[in-house]
Amino acid sequence: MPNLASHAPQDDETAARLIGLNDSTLRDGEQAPGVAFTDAEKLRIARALDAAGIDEIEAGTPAMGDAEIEIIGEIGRVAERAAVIAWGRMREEDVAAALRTGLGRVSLSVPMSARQMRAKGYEGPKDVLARIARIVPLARDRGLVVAVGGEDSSRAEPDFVLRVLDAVAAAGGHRFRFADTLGVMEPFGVRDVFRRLRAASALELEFHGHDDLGLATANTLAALAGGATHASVCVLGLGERAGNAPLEEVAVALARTGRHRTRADFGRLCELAAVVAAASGRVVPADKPIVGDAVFSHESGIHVSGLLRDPATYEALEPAQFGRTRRIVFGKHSGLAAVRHGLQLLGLSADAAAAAAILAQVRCRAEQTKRPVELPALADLHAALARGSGLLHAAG
Ligand SMILES: CC(=O)SCCNC(=O)CCNC(=O)[C@H](O)C(C)(C)COP(=O)(O)OP(=O)(O)OC[C@H]1O[C@@H](n2cnc3c(N)ncnc32)[C@H](O)[C@@H]1OP(=O)(O)O
Ligand SMILES: O=C(O)CCC(=O)C(=O)O
Repeated sequence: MPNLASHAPQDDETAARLIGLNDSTLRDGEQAPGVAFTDAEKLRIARALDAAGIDEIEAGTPAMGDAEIEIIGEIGRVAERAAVIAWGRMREEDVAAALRTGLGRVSLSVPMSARQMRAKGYEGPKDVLARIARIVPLARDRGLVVAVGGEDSSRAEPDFVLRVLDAVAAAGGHRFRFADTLGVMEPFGVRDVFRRLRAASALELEFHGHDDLGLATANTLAALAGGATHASVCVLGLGERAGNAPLEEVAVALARTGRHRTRADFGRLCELAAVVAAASGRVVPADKPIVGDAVFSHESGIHVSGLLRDPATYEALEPAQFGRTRRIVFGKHSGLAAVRHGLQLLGLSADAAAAAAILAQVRCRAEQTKRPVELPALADLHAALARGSGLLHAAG
């Protein structure tokens, strides 16, 4: 039965269009303050991305030197399905460094806003266009497939972005990445921009969103709704400052809202997140969508009562899809249905007065410890009450 959360395709959208995921955990993710992956960790992450069906791996910055060139090349050799891409500035020496990795693809970045042009020694918009016209063909002539990244596109003159698209196409580039480098856009604006870019160019269009305002996932979905073909993401949203659009959120939100689909294997997202969390030394928050420890756990009495009758009453995502299981936990907000369910799992039962007494104990304990009361503790409470009152008995 359709409802307000069901997607009705709009005129300019095709239902469930396949889009490409470009993962930058090994490039922008590693730029997060204090994060430094070892070679072994990079290979582990690359293999996990590849196994999870991620289309493209942005593997790093060859201009950083020999060690990076070596490991980026190695990532290219271990990836079985994903395309592996080197990142560089729009400079001849960065093209040369990318070539030394042995990879066939490179993404070359230019500043798009006047402010960034000034800070990076560009003479102005004409200089940006001239460098694209010179460097992209040079990289192409040396056998590379070339995408162009537009850094700080969100603060660029909109007409200039269109001129860059033309320049990229004329120079033989296959894709333009619109980067919201400072994470300052909002979804409606992003969708409008992408509609305009889509109408003006046949290039592949990618969105790279930062999460400074907590809008990276929403902005990425909006870019795709506006016509983007690719989404730049990082596992757990790792990246500069507040990070990037989280891969797992984008992939699952696209599937759940029904507008687009990806090749991501949902059953592998948690393992991928665990690999990246361990390598980055970052703790995954319990309430992190999809992969957080608590996101398939339920405590509130009203929720648990509903869930026990029909899981879909309070569950948007089926935990088994992600290799997870639903957990009912007991705590300050539990109700009688949860207590009865817990006792049943333990092979115990209680009459109404006993269940209410156990519930009171559960609430009290949760308040004191500020932690959920685990299932075995219900058995202890049941036993204690049985000793005191004789109200309880084993379930028949
Ligand atoms: C928004 C982003 O994520 S951008 C990507 C950020 N990633 C990184 O910085 C990767 C790690 N970086 C590094 O290892 C180093 O910065 C290197 C190897 C790339 C360059 O190192 P250095 O030569 O020491 O330069 P430094 O880091 O001091 O400054 C950056 C230089 O790149 C230039 N630059 C920055 N962006 C661009 C660009 N898109 N096109 C051309 N040049 C650029 C700057 O103007 C500056 O040039 P300068 O040295 O002539 O002043
Ligand atoms: O130019 C690009 O490829 C994007 C660089 C980037 O990470 C950003 O702008 O946030």
